[in-house]
Amino acid sequence: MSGELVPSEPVLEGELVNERAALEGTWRGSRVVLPALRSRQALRDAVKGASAWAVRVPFRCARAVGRGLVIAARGWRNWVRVRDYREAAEQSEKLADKFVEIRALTLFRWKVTATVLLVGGVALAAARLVYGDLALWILGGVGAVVLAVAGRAKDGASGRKTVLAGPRILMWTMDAQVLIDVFRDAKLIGRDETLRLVERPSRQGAGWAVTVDLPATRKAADVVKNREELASALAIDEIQLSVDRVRGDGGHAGRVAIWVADKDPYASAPAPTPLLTASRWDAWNAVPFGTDARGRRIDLPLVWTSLLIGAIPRQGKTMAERLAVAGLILDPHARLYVADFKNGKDWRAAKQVAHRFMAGDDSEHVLMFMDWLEELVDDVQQRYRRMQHLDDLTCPESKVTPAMSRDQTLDMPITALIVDEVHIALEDRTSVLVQGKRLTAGERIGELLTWLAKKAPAAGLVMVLATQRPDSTTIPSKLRAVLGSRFALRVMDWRDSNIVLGDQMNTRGYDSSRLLPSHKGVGILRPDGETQSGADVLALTVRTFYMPNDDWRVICERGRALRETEGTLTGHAAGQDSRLVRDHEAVVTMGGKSDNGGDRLPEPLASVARYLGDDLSEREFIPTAELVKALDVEPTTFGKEMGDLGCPPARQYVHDGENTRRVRGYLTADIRAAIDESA
Ligand SMILES: Nc1ncnc2c1ncn2[C@@H]1O[C@H](COP(=O)(O)OP(=O)(O)OP(=O)(O)O)[C@@H](O)[C@H]1O
Repeated sequence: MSGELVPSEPVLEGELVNERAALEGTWRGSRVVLPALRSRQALRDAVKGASAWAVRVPFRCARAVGRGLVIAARGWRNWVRVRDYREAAEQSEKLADKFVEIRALTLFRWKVTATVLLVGGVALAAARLVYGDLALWILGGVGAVVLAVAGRAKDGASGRKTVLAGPRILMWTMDAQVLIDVFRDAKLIGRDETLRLVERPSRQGAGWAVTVDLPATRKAADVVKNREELASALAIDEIQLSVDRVRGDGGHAGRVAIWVADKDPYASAPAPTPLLTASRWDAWNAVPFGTDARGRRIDLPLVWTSLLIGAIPRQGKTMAERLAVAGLILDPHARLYVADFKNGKDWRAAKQVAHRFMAGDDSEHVLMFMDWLEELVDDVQQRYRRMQHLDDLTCPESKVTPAMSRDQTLDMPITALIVDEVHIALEDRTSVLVQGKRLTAGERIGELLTWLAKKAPAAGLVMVLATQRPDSTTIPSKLRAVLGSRFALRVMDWRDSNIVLGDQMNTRGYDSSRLLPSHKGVGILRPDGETQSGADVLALTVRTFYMPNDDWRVICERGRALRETEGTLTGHAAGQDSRLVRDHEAVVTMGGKSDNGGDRLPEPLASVARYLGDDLSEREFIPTAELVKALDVEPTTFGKEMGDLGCPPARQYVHDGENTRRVRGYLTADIRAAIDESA
């Protein structure tokens, strides 16, 4: 290599730096630069804050002047009435002595007031004459400034609140202080505590949303619980207010998301179910169920769980139940058992898709339903047995998988048991003999449903039960405990609401007895699984989609067509007799009066027969006192009614410890004869 040496630029030692990043870092960290100018975001926030402040200023000034006026008027009144002196005299019990003096002083101060007003008025008139309206403007301006200074709001200062009531619905979106006052008024935070705004109030849907952090030690759960107090402090109906604890990564126990609807979110027309336009549905997907107050769609997961729907009549129970079932109808692989104890026309369209279908409320229907349940128990047990022999690839756990449920050779489809007015079956008092034990059909059905709700979900059974009598005596607590999802439309009181939603739910802020009668289809949903509101949401208010009979029929027809194509139409829908031929020898029907009437025993004979059970043939004599106590009846009326039914009272000796007493009672022979007569 040859060549001449040429002079070069000086070589500097140093590291390569990104000048722009370094400059930005210095700029952001600088204490000299105003915080608002340190970044674009900071500038945007500052502009937002300044605009909000500018909008607020006139209102705040007007409020301050108003408060100043009130303060001035109060001050003048106290002065003219010589309040300090009067109170001091009162306290030292010398008011009578000082009365004349106080009166003279009061009179004098009134005179001073009148003089000042007169002189002031004359001076004002003179000034106006000399300087024109300008004098009045200047005086008014100075007066307003003085009053505004006197009435300016100070954090936590008492007696500086607007006295007039009125909705604060928009005020709090502009002034965080109003929101703090609202929380203080609702006693959710103390007088000397404050809130931290996590996000500025912003528009979300047809309402305003804000997220706040409560002071340390205050809990978001308490705000959810006391939603009503918060609504009262905001001067809005609680139906417009939605309060949720923010959970997960972005949340903590003291972070609350609040959303306030502009107007009653349920006053508008309900939305039709999206399933109406769906050609088919996969039962493994959550079913579109309704919308929450913000209008967000809420889907309900059904597989692996069971759903209990409770409400007083005419609130939308059947509609809700049909919505949950609609997704299963549109899955041709789902097998449906439909028991309609209401016996109306609501479920008739489901006949064409149901594997088993029954509508009626007689004991015959109840017994048939019991047979279905026995059949389902058999089916579930067999499924578990068959699963043991399947390889791990097909069946990784003892659970039905989507692929297994669609494989017709395995015969383990998602099976839905849908029962409307389930209380009719659970209350039935027809006596049945089960493994030598006498039970009522209702008790047996309760046992079977509990077993199924506990054991069958993993084998692919989905239970959807609806009742208009959600009381503790109707739905056994053991059964309730294993029904994972609950939907409570309006009920009579908080106890009934707790029966549907779970114990103590009213104390956590969820009470469906508070829903309005006009809000049909609106209820509190306690899902078992994740909904659009997140997996951690305990419960939420939902308005179900609207699905009138016509739409329901369309969905059922579509379900049938899908099953015909897939070759999955079975049982009742396929024209096979759904009535099970079971050995009813073991089931001894003794009758019993239930709400569904029929040819059963009249009361109190039915209760006596039920109470005695096997004793009816084993004992000879039953003391009246024993029956009165056991059946909790009024003795005179009971005696008369038993007499009318052909059971006259008798007297017999009974052993009472070491003694023998003669007591009134009934011969079981007479009771048996009366039963034969009435049956
Ligand atoms: N989401 C909804 N939006 C608007 N109206 C609804 C909604 N759900 C139900 N309704 C109306 O409420 C009324 C009662 O509905 P539904 O028959 O489902 O009630 P129910 O509780 O099953 O009554 P019952 O106790 O008599 O069986 C119906 O007129 C129905 O149109």
